[in-house]
Amino acid sequence: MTRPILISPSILSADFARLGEEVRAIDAAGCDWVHIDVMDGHFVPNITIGPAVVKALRPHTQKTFDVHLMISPVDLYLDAFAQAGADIITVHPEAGPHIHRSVQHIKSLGVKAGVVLNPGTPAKMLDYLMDDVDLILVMSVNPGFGGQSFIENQLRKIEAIRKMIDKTGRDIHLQVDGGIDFTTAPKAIAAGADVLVAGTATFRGGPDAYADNIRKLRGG
Ligand SMILES: O=C(CO)[C@@H](O)[C@H](O)COP(=O)(O)O
Ligand SMILES: [Co+2]
Repeated sequence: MTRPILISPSILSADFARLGEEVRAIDAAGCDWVHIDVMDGHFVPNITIGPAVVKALRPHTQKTFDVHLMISPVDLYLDAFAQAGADIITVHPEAGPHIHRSVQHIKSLGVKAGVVLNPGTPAKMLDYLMDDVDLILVMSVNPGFGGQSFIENQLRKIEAIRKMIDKTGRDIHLQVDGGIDFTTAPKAIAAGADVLVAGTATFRGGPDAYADNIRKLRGG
């Protein structure tokens, strides 16, 4: 079955001094979503941005804001990210404490809910969330930094989750994040992913290269 492939550039690899411009540039270059990595220096060993930056970026594009929260605790901040303009909020069960509650909370805010699994977390973790999630994200690197190498054995997890999704008959996106480039993107797509997050591979070469990079990641 062929499904449209969506590209969600991670702005972690953008020029942070010119973030608004960078978001407009990837929009013009044909990205589908904008992936925003939120890190707290506690759940992951890096600190990035908060809801104020998401709010400041919101007027720069109408594309879907795909917000990946790598923070613990997470529930305290869900309202703020929804109000800042997130369209999809994705949370880690590993960040605890209550993943089912977090998913319900996100949905109650009128925002799409995603669940993301670290490389060491089995697909089985999703069993009792399949009825509620709008997106499942497979981390193909350990979270915290851009520019890491793709962990090949996550392809098996993508294949397994693709089967789980198809079994539900629900319209659930299967996203992959970490080390996605022109070599690994086709593998992730073949395994069943339909949304590719790419930071390094989108922003490499500067604004003149963005459109080409996005087209190639999509397989065009
Ligand atoms: O969530 C994360 C890292 O924790 C990612 O979104 C990365 O920022 C992707 O970067 P590349 O591997 O594409 O450079
Ligand atoms: Co991410």
